[in-house]
Amino acid sequence: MRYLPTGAQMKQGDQKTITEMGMPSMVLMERAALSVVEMMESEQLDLKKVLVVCGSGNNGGDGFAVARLLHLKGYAVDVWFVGKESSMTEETRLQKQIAVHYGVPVKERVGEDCYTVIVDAIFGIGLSRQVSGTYYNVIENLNQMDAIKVAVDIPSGLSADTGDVLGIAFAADFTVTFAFQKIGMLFGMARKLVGKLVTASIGIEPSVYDGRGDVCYTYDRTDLKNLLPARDPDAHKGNYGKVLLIVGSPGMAGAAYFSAKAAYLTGAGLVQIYTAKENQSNLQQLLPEAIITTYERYEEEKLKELLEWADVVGIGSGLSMSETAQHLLSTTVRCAKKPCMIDADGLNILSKDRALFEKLTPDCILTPHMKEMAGLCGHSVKELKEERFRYFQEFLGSIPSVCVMKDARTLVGRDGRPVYVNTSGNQSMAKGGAGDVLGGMITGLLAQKIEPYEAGTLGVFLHGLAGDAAQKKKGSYSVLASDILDGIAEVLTAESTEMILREKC
Ligand SMILES: NC(=O)C1=CN([C@@H]2O[C@H](COP(=O)(O)OP(=O)(O)OC[C@H]3O[C@@H](n4cnc5c(N)ncnc54)[C@H](O)[C@@H]3O)[C@@H](O)[C@H]2O)[C@@H](O)CC1
Ligand SMILES: [K+]
Repeated sequence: MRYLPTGAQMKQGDQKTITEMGMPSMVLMERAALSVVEMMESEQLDLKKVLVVCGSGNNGGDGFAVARLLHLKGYAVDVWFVGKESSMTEETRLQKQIAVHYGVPVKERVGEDCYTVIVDAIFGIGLSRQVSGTYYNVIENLNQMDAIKVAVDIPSGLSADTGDVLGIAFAADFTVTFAFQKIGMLFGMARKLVGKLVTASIGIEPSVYDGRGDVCYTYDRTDLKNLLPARDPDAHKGNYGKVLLIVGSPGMAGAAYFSAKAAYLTGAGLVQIYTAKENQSNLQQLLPEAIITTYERYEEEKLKELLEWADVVGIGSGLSMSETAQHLLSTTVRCAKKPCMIDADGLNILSKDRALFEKLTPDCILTPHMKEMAGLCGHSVKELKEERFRYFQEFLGSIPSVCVMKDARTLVGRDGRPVYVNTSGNQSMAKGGAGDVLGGMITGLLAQKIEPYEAGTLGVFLHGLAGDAAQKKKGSYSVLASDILDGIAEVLTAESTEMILREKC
């Protein structure tokens, strides 16, 4: 698990390390600078002539230290100080003095010199407003220079909170960020402007955020072994849960197939599909492992019987907005009393039926993509993209349930729990059926008695890993939902093989 702090949270992490651990700020700065130099050498950048551009904040202090370290290693380095003497922090003033004492040339302007590498240490996480005036011109100038570009902590001009460009931003080939990737680096233009990212450990430990519920986090592949439910050697299919999927209106057998197969592949014991009669023979051929039960019209008693049978329910994929679909959803939400994943048309119905919306319980997981989310929360997709965290948190505050807001970076949250930001997955997954697969996976995890919030975070993470496995085989254009299904098996096979090996050791 990795924390993804905002700029302000990172500053609190720095301060906590300095005041509570007693780590001097100058030592953190030295380690930060060392990590930048280490990256430049290990990437074998051409360090024939380096320009380090420093501002007056502590990011500039890192820059002065980088320049000194390079100078002491015998590289030709110039510092261009573009900040204001009067606004320098104590540490930066000291770093500047030290650099000067060691003979590093500090210039107030650069002429026609050619540099092989430019190091940007103008603004870090302390950037608090639009870049304008001289700073704007400097960054514009640097971007036009023909050299390898290295950003210290974050490219100057990028918001550490949102990834927005505040006026103008340094376009880096490499960024060395300290302690944690900042949340903004995952969104917007940041993904392009950060270049190759290295996260350097400088002595600020994850424990600085222990006990806080407000810092976002993500998973890495190494977390899987702690997240997946254990498989008991004495188990039978009943141990892994009975899934009821209420999916697929006439002609939408695909949605039913993808979600049911995904639930099975993720480990569910038994899957029953409740679908329109027209889908029966298709589904029986496509997925003989599933129990297929059908409806021609809404039958309350039959539905209640099925809800009674199930341990968990998934509803909505390809369901349509018909009257039958509305009855199916209404009865499920009101009567299920079991973990329930609601997707696609289920969400569209919910957004039009506020009385039903009020009946959501802590056992429900909603999985809207941005358009469905817009319908649910009353903000446009544009607004959601611009202030995704604000509106997501606001929405979580209005429901007792878990919400999975699907986008290139999917968020998972529940009121009172930290927001999970997904970092697995790739652009090849933007295809029809991918959402049905995710819904099935989350339902499959719920069936294995994983709590809804954890089923949401793990389901989204695994789904992305499955998409990454698919992309490796099919590239960025040709991945289909069925390839993501294959990816689930691939990821879980690799993981369970490792588990077996670990148990035998
Ligand atoms: N002990 C620490 O605090 C550590 C800090 N570190 C470095 O320090 C950075 C954070 O330092 P600071 O908080 O001093 O902030 P920055 O160095 O990011 O710069 C902020 C300075 O620029 C000014 N400013 C903000 N937006 C501006 C704008 N648009 N136009 C003009 N001026 C603007 C601010 O008033 C402030 O003086 C990190 O990114 C990291 O590089 C690292 O050395 C690790 C340890
Ligand atoms: K910077």
